[in-house]
Amino acid sequence: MPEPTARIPGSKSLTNRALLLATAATGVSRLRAPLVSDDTVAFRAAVEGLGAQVESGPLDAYWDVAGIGQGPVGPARVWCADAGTAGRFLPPFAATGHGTFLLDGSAQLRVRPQGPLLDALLRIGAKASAGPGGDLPLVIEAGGLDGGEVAVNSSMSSQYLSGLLMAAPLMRRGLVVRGARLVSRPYIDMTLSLMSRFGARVHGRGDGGFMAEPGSYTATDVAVEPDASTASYFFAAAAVTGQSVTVPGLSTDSLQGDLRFVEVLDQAGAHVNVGRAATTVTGSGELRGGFTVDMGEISDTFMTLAAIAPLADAPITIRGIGHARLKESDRIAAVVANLTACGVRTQEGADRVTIHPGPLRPARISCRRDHRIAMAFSVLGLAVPGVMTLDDPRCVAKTFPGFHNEMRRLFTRYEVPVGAADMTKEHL
Ligand SMILES: O=C(O)C1=C[C@@H](OP(=O)(O)O)[C@@H](O)[C@H](O)C1
Ligand SMILES: C=C(OP(=O)(O)O)C(=O)O
Repeated sequence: MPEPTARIPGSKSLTNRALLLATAATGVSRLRAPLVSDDTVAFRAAVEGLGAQVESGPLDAYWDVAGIGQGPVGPARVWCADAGTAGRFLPPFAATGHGTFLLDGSAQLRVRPQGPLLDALLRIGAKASAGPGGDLPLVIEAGGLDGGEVAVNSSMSSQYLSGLLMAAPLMRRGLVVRGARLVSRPYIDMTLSLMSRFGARVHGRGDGGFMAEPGSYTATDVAVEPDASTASYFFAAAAVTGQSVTVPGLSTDSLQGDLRFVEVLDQAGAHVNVGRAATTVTGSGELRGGFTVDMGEISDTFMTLAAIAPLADAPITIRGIGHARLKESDRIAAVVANLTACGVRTQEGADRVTIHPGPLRPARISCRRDHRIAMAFSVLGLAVPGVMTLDDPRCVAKTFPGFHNEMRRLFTRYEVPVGAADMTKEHL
């Protein structure tokens, strides 16, 4: 019996928030067990370019971040790579500084919407110009921000509101900000919690908005939890294989909404225990379907459920996930296309998908450079060996470069889903 404790790397969302807040803070913050992956390495390089000094402990056990204690001083070019968190958190921070900032990202990030963030920044006095649609690349001529009161359309992403909130204490008058039609709410709670840890004074208001007082951030230590979205693949793998997987460090105190994915697995018949120190999922080997679930607040995990849904005993409908079309890929379309290629019947709506059970036929999964499509379908590949291969197994590096190795370590029958032709290219 393989050792059932999964080694899940740190949370991307916690690592990148802590990097930003530590950069804005006075003093040296220690980030313990940060995630080391494409998104966080890019974010780290970006804050170093904005003046933070970051030193790694042995084996990246921690990162020490010496902050600048204020908004950044330009000129600086900020490369956001593929990271939505960088593209949405760094512009408001840059706008609180002084000088010229050019923010840009990969072709994949450039097509992701930024317009609502730019609109809100302009309304609180930022001088900024952007590419078509208000998207990246973005040039900011920063001269500090007064702040005041603003609403940001948050129906496409919560990241605009998180970015504005984290920059708010550095604004001369602070900020009263409301996220209109907010999706992904748990990420806002994570933002507020980390801001408080770095000494900000931020309060919820009765009208659903937030008030951040002007002030400064103070360095602190942050222990980064394992990434709950990443853990979802291992929990789902437990559910479909009948094995047990424990993730230490994901507990009832978690700041990550995506841990609620285990409640969905519970609904599908797995045994779930979220404890004070760890979370364990034990599968029955069978998946119960016949339910509809709203995954709008935990949409990074909807593909994990969608990919294993064909193995259930009845259809599963996932709704509330329209904004998942605006991520690394159009994730509803990607799930439908790949399940269809596997011979699975689906029904697609603007913000929902229904997946019917049925036999699978061999297919090559088109990952669309989306780490979560690759990881979700790898779980299906584990449950039904030999059926599918991935066209881009390495794209998992956005959040978990060691994903396939960890799957192989925990599940002896896991075969890295690479076609024979790709093996010769040493794909992994
Ligand atoms: O704030 C964050 O760290 C994140 C918010 C979510 O995005 P949306 O708010 O765009 O749904 C999530 O999908 C992303 O992976 C990380
Ligand atoms: C949507 C995601 O990433 P981001 O928006 O941070 O690029 C994700 O990791 O699934």
